[in-house]
Amino acid sequence: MKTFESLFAELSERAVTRPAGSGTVAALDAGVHAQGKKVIEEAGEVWIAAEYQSDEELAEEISQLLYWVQVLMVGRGLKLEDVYKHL
Ligand SMILES: N=c1c2ncn([C@@H]3O[C@H](COP(=O)(O)OP(=O)(O)OP(=O)(O)O)[C@@H](O)[C@H]3O)c2ncn1[C@@H]1O[C@H](COP(=O)(O)O)[C@@H](O)[C@H]1O
Repeated sequence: MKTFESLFAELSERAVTRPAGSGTVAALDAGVHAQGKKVIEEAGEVWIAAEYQSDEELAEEISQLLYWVQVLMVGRGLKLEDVYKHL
């Protein structure tokens, strides 16, 4: 099963190798403004799911929020350790 760390490694690799058809490459190229909007959008969907939807739907929305936070991190050049040191 994919983990937060393994997804981050995968996205970091996409940023370097830039494979054709990668949504992550497109998201990185779209820039921080577009990435930030997705973070807000997915955070809102997490909130709505937590209020009104099933555990499975909530888990899926959370996974998408984690993905977009990671895209933002990779775009800004942050490493996991940069965040973990604040936990
Ligand atoms: N985990 C994810 C992931 N979570 C979310 N997303 C993206 O975030 C979007 C979620 O947005 P929405 O909820 O609005 O769903 P949507 O309506 O289908 O999307 P939009 O119309 O809003 O773009 C999805 O459509 C995906 O584009 C993800 N895209 C990729 N991954 C993983 O990232 C890795 C690299 O992916 P690629 O770069 O595409 O190869 C792979 O392991 C993928 O499984």
